[in-house]
Amino acid sequence: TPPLFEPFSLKSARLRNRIAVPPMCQYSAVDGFLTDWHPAHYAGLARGGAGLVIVEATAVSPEGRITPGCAGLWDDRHIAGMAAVARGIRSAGAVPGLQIGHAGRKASANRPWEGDDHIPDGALGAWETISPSAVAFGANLPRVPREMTLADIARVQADFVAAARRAVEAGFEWLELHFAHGYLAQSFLSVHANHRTDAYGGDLAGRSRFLIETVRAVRAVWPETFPLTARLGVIEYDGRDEETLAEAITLTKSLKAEGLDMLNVSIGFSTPDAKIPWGPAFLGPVAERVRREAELPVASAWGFDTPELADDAVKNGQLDLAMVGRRHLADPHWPYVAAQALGVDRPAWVLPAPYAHWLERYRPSAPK
Ligand SMILES: Cc1cc2c(cc1C)N(C[C@H](O)[C@H](O)[C@H](O)COP(=O)(O)O)c1[nH]c(=O)[nH]c(=O)c1N2
Ligand SMILES: CC(=O)[C@H]1CCCN(Cc2ccccc2)C1
Repeated sequence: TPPLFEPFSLKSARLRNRIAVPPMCQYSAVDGFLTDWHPAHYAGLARGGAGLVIVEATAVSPEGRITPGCAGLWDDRHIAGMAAVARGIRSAGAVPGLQIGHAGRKASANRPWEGDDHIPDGALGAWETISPSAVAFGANLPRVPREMTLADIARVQADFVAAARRAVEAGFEWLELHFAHGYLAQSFLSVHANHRTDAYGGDLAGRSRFLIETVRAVRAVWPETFPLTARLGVIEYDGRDEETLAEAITLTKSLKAEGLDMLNVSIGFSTPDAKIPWGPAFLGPVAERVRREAELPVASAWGFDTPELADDAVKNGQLDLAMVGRRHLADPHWPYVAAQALGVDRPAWVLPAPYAHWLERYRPSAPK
């Protein structure tokens, strides 16, 4: 069996293979409430055969959304829609995961295909943005956020905990904290965004405090047997990669000590001046370094999107889980395509029986 199709266990989670669908915003929610779009989208992905499907970045508070179309779990009324999605993923044989986060200074923005920029300050539909310091991201997100008070910090951490409790009630079995991509948690870690001189800024310990405290608080309410993971930007491609990576690995060890079960290795996206070396599976070596030095299972994404690239990354010890995003948008049954390409025995049975039975029997050349 190709390594990509070996099962994977983490705490009580049993994944049928090493393929994960990473969280991908659908920008289709209303006031945080999911619509008919979401259950269809997620069940379709899960039926494709991935071992784990992680539901998109879900805001822990209204101002924590990136756009007005983002999902939320800041109100108990959000649970029902999320429960339907979790059931759809579980019934297709995949582990239902959820990512929760706060967009920080990248909040109050238009959808990517509607500008991908801040809704102008004071315009209808805009809201106040908050961040560790009153420092704007820049470029398409120029609004200067309000510097968070210690009360804001405590409230947002409580929001993470409340959202985690709701995720349990909704039936999720895997939780990922969004600590990457220039959002709030990443902003506490990044010197590009965090200029605080109090306990939540300054040296690495100060800039790590929010993240460590949040993992500790969420771990206390998230069931011990379910994986608690975080997606962390470990590199910014801003000319200081060695330092950033060393700090990220130190932080990862601290998060492991707080009970984190796995790290989803990603990019910081904290500054518009990054020179990102886009390319096939380009984060592989970075993920391998984190996996080896922090001694924690890792997942990663960004171009592991051919069967061979995903399989190789698992085979050569870079990743424990390969996250395949955009290819799944193009083909929700990507795992079936990968199974065929990698020579898995009876590849059709990566799909549910109603599909597999006929795909296995049907031979395009000789109709039966
Ligand atoms: C439409 C869309 C929406 C999102 C994303 C991407 C895309 C394309 N990505 C990043 C995503 O999880 C993944 O890391 C990237 O797409 C890179 O992987 P691929 O190269 O697409 O396999 C993303 N990442 C994340 O941590 N939370 C999210 O909600 C989203 N939303
Ligand atoms: C919420 C989140 O983490 C997402 C939102 C959409 C853009 N994502 C980042 C991204 C950049 C370039 C290509 C694909 C994705 C981050």
